[in-house]
Amino acid sequence: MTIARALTIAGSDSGGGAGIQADLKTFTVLGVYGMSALTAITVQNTLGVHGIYNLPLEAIEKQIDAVVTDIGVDAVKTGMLSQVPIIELAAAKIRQHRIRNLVVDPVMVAKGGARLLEASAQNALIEHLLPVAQVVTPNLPETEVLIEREIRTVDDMREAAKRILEFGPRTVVVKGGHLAGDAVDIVYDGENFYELASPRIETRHTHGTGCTFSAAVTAELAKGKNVLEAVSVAKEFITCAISDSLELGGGHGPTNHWAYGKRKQM
Ligand SMILES: Nc1ncnc2c1ncn2[C@@H]1O[C@H](COP(=O)(O)OP(=O)(O)O)[C@@H](O)[C@H]1O
Ligand SMILES: Cc1ncc(COP(=O)(O)OP(=O)(O)O)c(N)n1
Repeated sequence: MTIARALTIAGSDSGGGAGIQADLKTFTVLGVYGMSALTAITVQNTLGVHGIYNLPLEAIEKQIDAVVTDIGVDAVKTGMLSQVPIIELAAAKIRQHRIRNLVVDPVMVAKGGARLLEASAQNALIEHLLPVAQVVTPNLPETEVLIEREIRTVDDMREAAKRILEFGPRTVVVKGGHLAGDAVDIVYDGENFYELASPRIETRHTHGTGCTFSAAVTAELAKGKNVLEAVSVAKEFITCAISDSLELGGGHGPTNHWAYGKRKQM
């Protein structure tokens, strides 16, 4: 039996809704063997981010090398890479290990407002990581930082996707979770635009939606799906996860990573 393998290079969310924890749960539900290279430990719950501890570069590098050279990877995603040297290291490792299936979630600020990427590191994402990405999945605030322009409409999202593609990724998914109305994501592969749309679900439990979406894309690429198939499954996965809310914690709770699997069994 062939086992699809995926690696997440990201931060830990002690609350379990975002970061490494969301990625590994998503990989598992989608039938993919998950591995992790931790970049930082965050002290986090549904009320917010209460502490950030970056890990030494050596520890990050050794985790990546250990799993890639022994177990192997079919796809990789990056999440929270909070400083320039961590971004440079991740990009160098992607090049060294010749990883083509790379999904970059350009994590910058958590929904509660805490910075997970130092402002001085934003350009490093553009310079080092986007050129080696198969797919990049910015939300609207991240998109605005990347193109230095405000986004108000779905047409603005399309224009933004075109500009981000010029930084080097092969496909751009501009996520519309922060726009009013239906949750519309725009996919652009340099030739065609595609829309992934779902009705907006009224809930405050959306912690970790971006991590979960990009992890689902990664899992499907690891299984050999093409990018369009992968983002379509990811959209279905996150829509199930948001709509079947767990109601945990006193603040912005996590999504339900089991929901997609349960729906598929019915
Ligand atoms: N309230 C919602 N209802 C339905 N889908 C949503 C909702 N919020 C976010 N999404 C979807 O979740 C995914 C993550 O989007 P977004 O929230 O923009 O990312 P992030 O968590 O990085 O800010 C996208 O597919 C988006 O359309
Ligand atoms: C450790 C860690 N990584 C990433 C995030 C951001 O996750 P995201 O999916 O964008 O969801 P919100 O935090 O914005 O709800 C995080 N919080 N922690």
